[in-house]
Amino acid sequence: MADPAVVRVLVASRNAKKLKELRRVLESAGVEGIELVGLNEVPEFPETPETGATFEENALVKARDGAAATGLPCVADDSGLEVDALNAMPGVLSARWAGSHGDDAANTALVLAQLSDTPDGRRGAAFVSACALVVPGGVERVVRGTWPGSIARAPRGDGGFGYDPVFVPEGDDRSAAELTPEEKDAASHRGRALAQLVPDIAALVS
Ligand SMILES: O=P(O)(O)OP(=O)(O)OP(=O)(O)OC[C@H]1O[C@@H](n2cnc3c(O)ncnc32)[C@H](O)[C@@H]1O
Ligand SMILES: [Mg+2]
Repeated sequence: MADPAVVRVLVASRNAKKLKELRRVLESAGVEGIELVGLNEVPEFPETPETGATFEENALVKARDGAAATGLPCVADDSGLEVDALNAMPGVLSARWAGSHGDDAANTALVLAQLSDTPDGRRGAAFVSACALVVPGGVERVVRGTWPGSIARAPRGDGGFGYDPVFVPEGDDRSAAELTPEEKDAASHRGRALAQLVPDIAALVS
């Protein structure tokens, strides 16, 4: 029997590496009385395509789908890379920028190719994360975190996921893929967004 004093919260992502980060950030926030449940611990459910014009719209749709399907409070993230020289693209198209969903190497190679003539002073970029919390019959909240930096000339490092090997956070000379997981969480768009939801998640335990 599930412990009635423990509130189960669904962390909804189909990206295993992102899911791991979401769980890690929430776990390290140390909220008592919450059990985080991943998507592989609940029955499969149909998901709305992520075709929103903004990260916030997509994050809310993912969290609403998860909450409606399971009856659990649900946290979801929609995120991506905004590159100044590409007019903030790939943005909401980040996961499928080179054509096939989640092909990190191809997406990264395409951004590098698109910036091949862009000089160092104009390679600014930011990671953006919108995180939504949807509680069935209760709160709906969406918050944003950003992580400013620039695009390197070539990939470096094998930590993280997605565009991390080509993203150099402001104030560092390593790529995001060269940071430890703790360093990434402390600075990242996802860490900054989720930190804002911690009070709402803590309030679920009463
Ligand atoms: O929607 P879910 O199932 O959560 O997984 P996803 O990979 O499709 O995730 P998104 O729709 O939010 O797309 C985000 C993409 O942006 C990129 N991205 C987001 N956060 C990143 C990070 O911390 N480091 C590197 N790339 C990141 C990466 O390419 C992701 O696939
Ligand atoms: Mg997605």
